[in-house]
Amino acid sequence: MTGRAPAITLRGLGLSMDGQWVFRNLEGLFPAGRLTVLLGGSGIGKTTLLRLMAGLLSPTTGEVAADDGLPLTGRVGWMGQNDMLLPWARVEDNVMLGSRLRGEAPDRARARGLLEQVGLAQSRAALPASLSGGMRQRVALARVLYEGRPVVLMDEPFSALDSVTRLRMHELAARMLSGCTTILITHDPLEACRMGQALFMMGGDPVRLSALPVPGDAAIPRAVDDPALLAAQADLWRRMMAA
Ligand SMILES: Nc1ncnc2c1ncn2[C@@H]1O[C@H](COP(=O)(O)OP(=O)(O)OP(=O)(O)O)[C@@H](O)[C@H]1O
Repeated sequence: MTGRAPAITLRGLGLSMDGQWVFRNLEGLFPAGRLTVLLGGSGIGKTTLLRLMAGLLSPTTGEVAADDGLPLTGRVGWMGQNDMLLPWARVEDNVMLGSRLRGEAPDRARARGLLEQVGLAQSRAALPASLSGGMRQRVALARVLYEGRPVVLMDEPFSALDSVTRLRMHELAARMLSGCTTILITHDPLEACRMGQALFMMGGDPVRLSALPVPGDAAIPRAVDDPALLAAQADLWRRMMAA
């Protein structure tokens, strides 16, 4: 990771699109070097908030600010539901794609080291089409990590995976993203309770971020049969059903 992972503050954040306010005066604080889970109903604006944080959209009012006072531009990595691997590029070249796009010499040793850490050393010369969905998401994770960005934004990255593969991805992501300021959007209460070192529910009119209790200490991923996790998961289901 390049540089310290900053905390991120939303100050009076407003976004108007097509004459409609998606957010107005939204406030929030995502802690430094922690994984924050973001929950909320469909269409409430979770992806839009991540796009604002990534600098892909400009706010109409307010700001997204890092606590070190430096711009977030160039310090943010992105991982989405779609792995966005180039089908014609081999796994290793997909991991190093950022270098190629920037016209830099690719760091093959770094890419290979990361592929080894995500358990794909044997597949580095494979094409994405020959990999399973879980393997492809591991390549996507290696590609994000290759960039070494201190802030990582994850928009439902595991939602297309089967349940067991998803649990394995939690272990991998928690280990590999340790120390990054990570925001993870999910609709899955189990994922939220396993992975969240901070949890926010996005909802209401106007849209607000409400902090939820963290089910246990900061060590993630939490065990699926941890009683505190199971209680928090049941509470989350109730909140989501009532929303
Ligand atoms: N480019 C755009 N132009 C106009 N409105 C948009 C645009 N992108 C998103 N919106 C609107 O912003 C709102 C928030 O959408 P967003 O995709 O951020 O929600 P979400 O919470 O991520 O939903 P989901 O959980 O279903 O992915 C929606 O009402 C959507 O229609």
